[in-house]
Parts: sequence; C-alpha cells; structure tokens
Amino acid sequence: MSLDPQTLLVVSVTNLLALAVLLPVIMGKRLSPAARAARLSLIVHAGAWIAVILSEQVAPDWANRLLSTLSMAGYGTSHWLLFRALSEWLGERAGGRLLGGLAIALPIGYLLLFDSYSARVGWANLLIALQLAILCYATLRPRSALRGSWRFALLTCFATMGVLTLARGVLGAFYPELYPNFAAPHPVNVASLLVANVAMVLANVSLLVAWREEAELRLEALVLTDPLTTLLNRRGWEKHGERTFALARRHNQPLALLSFDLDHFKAINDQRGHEAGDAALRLFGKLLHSQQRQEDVVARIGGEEFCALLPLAGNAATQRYDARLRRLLADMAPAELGYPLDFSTGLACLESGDTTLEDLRRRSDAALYRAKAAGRGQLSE
Ligand SMILES: Nc1nc2c(ncn2[C@@H]2O[C@H](COP(=O)(O)OP(=O)(O)OP(=O)(O)O)[C@@H](O)[C@H]2O)c(=O)[nH]1
Repeated sequence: MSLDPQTLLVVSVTNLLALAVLLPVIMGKRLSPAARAARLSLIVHAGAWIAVILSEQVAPDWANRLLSTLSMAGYGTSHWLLFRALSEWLGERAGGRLLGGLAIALPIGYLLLFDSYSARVGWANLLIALQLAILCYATLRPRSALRGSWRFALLTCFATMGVLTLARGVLGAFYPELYPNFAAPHPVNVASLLVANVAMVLANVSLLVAWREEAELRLEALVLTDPLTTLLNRRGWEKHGERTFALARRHNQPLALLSFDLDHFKAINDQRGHEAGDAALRLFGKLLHSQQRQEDVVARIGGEEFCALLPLAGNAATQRYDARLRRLLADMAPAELGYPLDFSTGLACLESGDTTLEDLRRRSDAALYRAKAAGRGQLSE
C-alpha cells in the first residue's frame, strides 16, 4: 500500500468541505457565540485548504501569491476563532492576544517572504505550530465548569498537528529539496496529511460534544433558577445550600440562614394586580442579588419567601446585612414601585444540633413566624 500526498490532500479537503456544508445545516441557526465561532472556524479552515489547492493549479505568479497568502490568513484566522470558542466554553484563556497577533503576522510575513521558498514555508509552519501550542494550553488551563473529555481529544489533535507542522516547517526551511511543495511525498508530509485527516474529524466531533455539554449546563442552570428573579429556585437552593451547609459543618465554621417574607404581599396583588406583585418580587430579587457575595446561596423558595445562606457570617454581621437590605428597600421601593415595601426576617445561626440544612431552616422559619407575630418589618432570632 502506498499513501500519496495528492490523494490524501483531496480526501482531507473533501472531508472538510462535507463538514463545512453539513455542520451549519445540522447545528441550525440558534447557536451560542462559542458554537458559532467553532463552526465559522471550520468553514474558514475549509476555505484555506481550497486556496492552497488552487494556488498549486494556477499559472500566473500573482494569483499563486494571492491564493497562498489567503490560505495562510485562513489558517491563522480559523485557529483564532477556535481560541474564541474555547474562551467562551471554558472561560478566560491565556494567550489570546499572542494568537491573534500570530494570525495577522502569518499572511503578512508569508507575502513579504514569498520569493524565498525556505523562508516562507519555515515562517508559516513555525507560526501555525505556535498557534497550535497556544491552543493546546488553552484546552487545559485554567480548569473550568465544562469538564468533558472532549478537551483531551482536542488537545491530542492540536498537539500532534503542532509537532508535525513544526517538522514540516523545519523540512521546508532547511531541506527544501526534500519538501519542494505541499504535495511532496516525504514521510513527514504524508504523516501530516494523514494526521490532519484524522484530527479534523476528531476535532469536529470534540467540538460537537462541547456544544452538547454547553447546552446541558445551560439546561441545568435553567432548572435550578427562578425565572422571575433569576435567583436560585427551591431545587437550586437544595443543591447549593446543602453543599454549603455540609462544608460549614465539616470545618466547624459559622453559617447564618436568613428567611425573608415580604409583608402584606397578598394586599399588593389584590389591590394593584398580579403584575405589580411580580414587580415587587423582582425588585426584592434584584436587591438580594446586589448584596450577594460569591459564596452566598440566595434563593426564592416559593411565592414571596426568600432565603439567604451566608457562610462565615456571625450573628452581628448577619444583622447588619439585614439592616442594609431594609434600608435599601426603603429607598428603592417608593422610587421603583411607587409605594413602600417591607419584609420580615427570621435568623438562625448554625448550632451543633443542626444536622441538616432543613434543621437550620426550621429554626429560621420559626424566627420568621415570631417576626410576623411581633408586627412585621423586623428581624427575629
Ligand atoms: N404576583 C405574584 N404573586 C405571588 C406569586 N407567588 C405567590 N404569590 C402570592 O403571594 C401571596 C402570599 O400571601 P400571604 O401568604 O397571605 O402573605 P402576605 O399577604 O404577605 O401576608 P404576611 O406574610 O402575613 O405579611 C398570595 O396572594 C399568592 O398568590 C408570584 O409569583 N407572583
């Protein structure tokens, strides 16, 4: 069996074109920015390969220069788009500016060095290999919420392609007689084209899996979120609250639970309508959001009942937190709703007898009941 580069090249481009045409159809129009960037990267990559093949076929020198420079711009841009997709999926990544700079320098340097085959091939492959190295690092660090094994498949693609691209650059720069053109039958070139084929399929499968994982996470967030206030709902409260509770108990750390209930809320609904009731709930939710620290668990448990679980907060700090909320609501409600709004609070701090979050909640609910009985608009312990 012999593998000739020309055939491998045609197979690669056919595969890439099929994916570039099929993926937009399969993925549809409503895409996240990450999925859109990944898909565009594939299309630009396909364009770059076509430009390379055409550049080998055209006779005029200017057309050859133009097409091969365009293909370099395409490779650089498609890697930059992949980086954008990874940054969206995995969070802020290092090296974006450098990778973008390489995407710009790649075609410019290639055009300037065009008259020297060794220089332009060395330059282009070195810069592409650098881009792939940055992409390798971006799939791994820092860790992120998306934890799928697709990242390791992608890393394998970037790493193998990076090494082979570098090897091709060394051949072109220092041994041009062994690698006189893109379809040269040198083993490194044959291996590069073969791996490019596999990597292309593997990378695209990985990106599709990333897209699915993103959708799963979004769905999970929706299931745990109250749509009116965008705070956690009861399910979210149980999931995050129980974890925070277990952590505080294990490390014997302070933990405070505040149960809030808007006062005379039924009267707002009855006298001003359900829409006005919703606006009041939204305002209180906004207020809780504005005071939330990263480690706090804040939720709308149901109707006009809210809970805030504050790790490392002692009794005095929690009372100050409640007073601050009360002051802010007193200022904001007349301005934003057109009438005053108040709430009652029950406070319970973690004690050794609390073995579950529900134990703590029962005590804060009892305290809330006392606050209501004592005339509302106040905090009880
Ligand atoms: N607008 C609106 N109203 C809701 C929502 N969920 C529950 N409610 C209403 O909230 C009201 C709660 O009434 P009550 O439990 O009597 O409480 P309250 O009037 O605040 O009385 P106190 O708590 O004793 O001050 C009911 O009328 C519910 O219909 C919601 O999502 N939107």
